[in-house]
Amino acid sequence: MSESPPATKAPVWHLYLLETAGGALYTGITTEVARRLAEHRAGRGAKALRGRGPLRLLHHEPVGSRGEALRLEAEIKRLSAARKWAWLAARQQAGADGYQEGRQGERMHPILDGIELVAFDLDGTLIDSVPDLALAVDAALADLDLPTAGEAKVRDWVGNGSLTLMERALRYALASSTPAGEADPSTDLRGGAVNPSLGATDAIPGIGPPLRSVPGASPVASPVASSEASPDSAVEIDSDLLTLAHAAFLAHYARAPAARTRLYPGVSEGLDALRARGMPLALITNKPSAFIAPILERFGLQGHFGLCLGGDSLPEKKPHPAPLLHAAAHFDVAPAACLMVGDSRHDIAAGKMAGFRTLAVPYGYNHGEPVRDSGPDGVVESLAELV
Ligand SMILES: O=C(O)COP(=O)(O)O
Ligand SMILES: [Mg+2]
Repeated sequence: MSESPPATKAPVWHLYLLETAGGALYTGITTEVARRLAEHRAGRGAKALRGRGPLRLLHHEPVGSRGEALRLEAEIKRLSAARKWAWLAARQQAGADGYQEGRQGERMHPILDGIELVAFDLDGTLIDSVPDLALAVDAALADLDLPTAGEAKVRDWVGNGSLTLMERALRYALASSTPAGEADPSTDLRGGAVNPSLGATDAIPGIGPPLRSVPGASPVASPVASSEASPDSAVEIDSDLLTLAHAAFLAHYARAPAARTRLYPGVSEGLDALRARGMPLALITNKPSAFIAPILERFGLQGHFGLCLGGDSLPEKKPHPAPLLHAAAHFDVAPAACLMVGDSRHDIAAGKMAGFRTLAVPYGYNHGEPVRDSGPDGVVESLAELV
């Protein structure tokens, strides 16, 4: 595994064929099928395709150098429409190598048979982000003069987005610092509890400074609604306190979202190989979307995903199927031809509800439970096994 951006190598050019709404065929070449398709769909690609959508991706396959791809493209463009359809049918019938096989003819993992879009979870699947998450959680707790939690605990709290993460952290910290119901109600969080150095959070657009004061916030007050599993559901959290703690977490995390985060072994290999075969890739995480780009950039992965969705991108997040269905529609791929890859029961549940095939990795975070218990369609120890 390499953590640094991959060394520059000659890009692989792909040939692709699209069908317009009117049934016309369009042949093109690109180094990134998903990106080019998105450009055509957004009207930023070929003029000939503007206003001719919805566009359907019929076929794509890796060819090789730009020269080789140009030659094959020219050959196909010379064919009549009927001959193009015949070429396509023959190509697909024969296995055509296409994206299901590498250029050397090696097969990909059988879980990918018939798959046209792969969606990846981020935390616990591509990256081990707990060291940085735990630092930010603990810094936010310390700002509130609460006991810190440490990596081992935070590991079991990740997976439902940052607000639930902080809610679990507060519940733990309040339970360990004060017996439930006996906190001093006069505790005033509007004083010096929040670290005054917080505030310089322009590093990540969309993440503001933490709230310095929340009227009426106190460690134990009115309950906040939460149905999610919690380490100690007996401790109730005031919603203003949660808002304050969450803002502090975001500010701390924004300063260093990937300083101690690592890619898991096999991630670069798996993603590079899928991309080299022209497979469209999506990223669907419950993490706030503002953190996605800086983290992907840190690992040189920003070009891999044709679509990235965070926990705040849509009204619903995993385990709701909405982000997955949104990705399938974005790429114009039927859910049954999509694969969701993740480390937690939320990924598998969302995948099943969306009608995706599901693949689990056992090395991530799943609230301390084996992800196999969620009944994924497959499990791989490393994403390098995909190819
Ligand atoms: O922020 C989280 O809860 C983690 O999100 P993810 O596992 O969906 O990437
Ligand atoms: Mg995850």
